[in-house]
Amino acid sequence: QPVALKHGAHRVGKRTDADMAKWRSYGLGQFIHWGLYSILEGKYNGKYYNGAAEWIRSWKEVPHAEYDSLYKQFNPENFNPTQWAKMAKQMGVKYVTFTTKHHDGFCLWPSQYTQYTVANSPYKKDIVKQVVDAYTKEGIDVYLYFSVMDWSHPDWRTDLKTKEDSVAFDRFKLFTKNQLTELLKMYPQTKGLWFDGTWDTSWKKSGAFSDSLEQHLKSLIPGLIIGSRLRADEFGNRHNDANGVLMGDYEQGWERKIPKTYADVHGNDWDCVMTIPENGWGYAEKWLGHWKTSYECIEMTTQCVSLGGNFVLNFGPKADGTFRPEEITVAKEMGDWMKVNNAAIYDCEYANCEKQDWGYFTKKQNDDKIYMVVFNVPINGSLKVKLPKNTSIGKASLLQAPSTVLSTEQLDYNASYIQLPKGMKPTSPFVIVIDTKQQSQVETEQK
Ligand SMILES: C[C@@H]1N[C@@H](c2cn(-c3ccccc3)nn2)[C@H](O)[C@@H]1O
Repeated sequence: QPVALKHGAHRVGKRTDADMAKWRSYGLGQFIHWGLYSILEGKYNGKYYNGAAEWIRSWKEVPHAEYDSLYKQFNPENFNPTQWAKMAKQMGVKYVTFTTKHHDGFCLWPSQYTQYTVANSPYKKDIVKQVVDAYTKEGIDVYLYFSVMDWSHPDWRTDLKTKEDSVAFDRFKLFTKNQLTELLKMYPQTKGLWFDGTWDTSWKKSGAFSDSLEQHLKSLIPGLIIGSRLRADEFGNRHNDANGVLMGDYEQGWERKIPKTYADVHGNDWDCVMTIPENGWGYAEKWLGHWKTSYECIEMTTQCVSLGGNFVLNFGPKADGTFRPEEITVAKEMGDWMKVNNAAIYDCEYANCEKQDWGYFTKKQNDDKIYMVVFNVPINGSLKVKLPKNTSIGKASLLQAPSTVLSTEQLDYNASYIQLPKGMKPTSPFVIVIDTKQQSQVETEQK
């Protein structure tokens, strides 16, 4: 029996408008985390912080007053937003999500609601505007990351235990609404907002406010895209309301993890946001754990698109605005691959097939074309391909060499063998395009 909700989901199922269709077509995005934490580089007084570098203010070794005065040193002389946008263009990303304000509360735009902004740093200039303009000029859509949790604000509360807490948090909610309103008015090219820092009890108790805030923001920019991290319903449920319906235009639950099967995404639109190191979004001199290679990032991109989502890879520029060599390499190598194979990523969706030994299926939206993105070739050089029910392979060819038709043999009612050309020794992931035939066609031919 559904629960009557005033501040739960206002829509069941995916958005069907053109703005959301554009979001759904992206496939690959870039996240950028840049701020005062980039100055400390994940270390303090010669000791290395073993958490995410952008969380270093929460490390007991770092006095808050000292962290909060870092803005007096923020002066990225080498910041070149055009270079950032061109690197992103070459990488093949269709959208960027940029940190306007992270948990520390420092604003990379000249907010009129606080002094704790780039306007009062030696750099002075509006960084958000430069990023929005440069990426928009390159044809890359801009989304703004905004942390509700703000460690620098005296009225921030993690819970509302006393009357005083509630009075302070009411001021904080107004401050939040004012900052978001000014962001959308100052940067009207913004296509969406990526919220973070909304897991605390204070926000879970503010479901009605989060609902009215979302509606207010969407009234400023019709079509604005906001994920499931913003809202809570009136019972404190986040992401899914008390009836299990997603609140928001897409699911934002996949942070540094990827769904295994299509069932895991519950028919929602969704994004996966990912770090190149094992963890850590802001610049760190020493990256934590394993650093993903470009092929791993290409595989993650393909995995997300094959399950109907977008893959958003994070870059953490240094305090001076330059990128570290490892990130430049990943962007370049992913871009080289995307240049040849992007047909299997852009405007693609779930092909009604799960991952197989050789790799992933993607399907072109509004078209029957199916792509097989191959990461593992068996020693015998032939791929066993299980197809959706009543579907068989009409023709299989190489995306990068369409005249190379691959021989296919029916294996059983809905599986085939695809034989790779004898001399083919792939050294990087490649794409096979298959034109499918529906079973009814096949039966007719057999008669
Ligand atoms: C997109 C990423 N989200 C931020 C984050 C994640 N978390 C977090 C909080 C509680 C449990 C696990 C992770 N805290 N902050 C990271 O700092 C980065 O901005």
